[in-house]
Amino acid sequence: MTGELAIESRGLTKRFRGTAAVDALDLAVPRGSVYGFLGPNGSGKTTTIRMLLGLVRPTEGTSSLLGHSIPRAAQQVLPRVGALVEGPAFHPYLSGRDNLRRLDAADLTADRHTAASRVDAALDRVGLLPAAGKRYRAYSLGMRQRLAIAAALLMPRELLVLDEPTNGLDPQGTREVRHLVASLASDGTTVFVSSHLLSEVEQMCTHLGVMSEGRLVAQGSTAQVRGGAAPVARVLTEQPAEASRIMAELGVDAVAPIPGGVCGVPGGVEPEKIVAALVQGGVGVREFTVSSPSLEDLFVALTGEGFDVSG
Ligand SMILES: Nc1ncnc2c1ncn2[C@@H]1O[C@H](COP(=O)(O)OP(=O)(O)OP(=O)(O)O)[C@@H](O)[C@H]1O
Repeated sequence: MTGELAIESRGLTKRFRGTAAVDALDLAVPRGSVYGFLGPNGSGKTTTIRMLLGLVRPTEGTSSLLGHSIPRAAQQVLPRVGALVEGPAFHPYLSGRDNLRRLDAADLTADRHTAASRVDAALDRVGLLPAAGKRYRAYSLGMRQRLAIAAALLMPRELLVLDEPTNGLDPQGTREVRHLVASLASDGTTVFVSSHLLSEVEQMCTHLGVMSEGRLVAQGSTAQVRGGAAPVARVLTEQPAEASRIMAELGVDAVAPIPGGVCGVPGGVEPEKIVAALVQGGVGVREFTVSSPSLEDLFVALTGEGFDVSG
């Protein structure tokens, strides 16, 4: 496995009672990337992350973190990896700072002498230094999540694995976490972040992997994933049935109804030809457009499911 990839897996599979929750995953997460691991709830993201971190044994397949095989070299490499999988249990009546000190004290690999400075550096990194002395129970949801990320930053990390870090946050908290991830990435840390919300990761990710029913259905740079989709023609008309027939006859692919009209994939059929045929066929065309599908359209097509964009 190459050292250029922060995370790599080959044929990674997990079956529960014979059913594949994760099915033959070949992940390739380049070093220095912000990799958005997207998919609807239940598509296998958490199970994948648990296998990558050595928390659960794969049924089949192999994986590595920072070039080290998991679980064989887990002890060696895991100190260089910060993870937020199930949030750490924080004590409500202790301050954010004291909570981090407790967690750090429980880490046998952490140096006691540098604990105070590392705790404050982690708090500073997530913008919580001014609120360090406040009790955890007084923190907003966004502050709580930032504290959980600070817990993953108590040691210097080359790779951060965050499972749904914005889950359950209000829009303000979501923005806070998103900005934090972007700023961590700008230091060169590789960030692998899972989400079922495309809108939350799309702006900050350089790379995407899309899960659907345990399978990785798309992977690559954001541009590659977006570019893999063929342009779509949309016709707004009051005669959708007639328009569908004409478009299909011309050779337009995947002709399907949309609200107020019809869409299809023109492929090699020129847009001018489609419009001319529709008009000649007596179809009133109110609007005609050919455009690349948005990432949102693409995910619907890839996963067969709408992504919740409202949060
Ligand atoms: N320990 C387990 N035993 C049996 N089935 C499991 C177990 N863990 C997960 N599954 C099943 O595996 C599938 C994938 O679950 P997983 O939690 O990995 O998905 P996910 O994409 O992370 O979704 P979510 O965002 O809801 O956590 C689901 O159908 C789930 O019910």
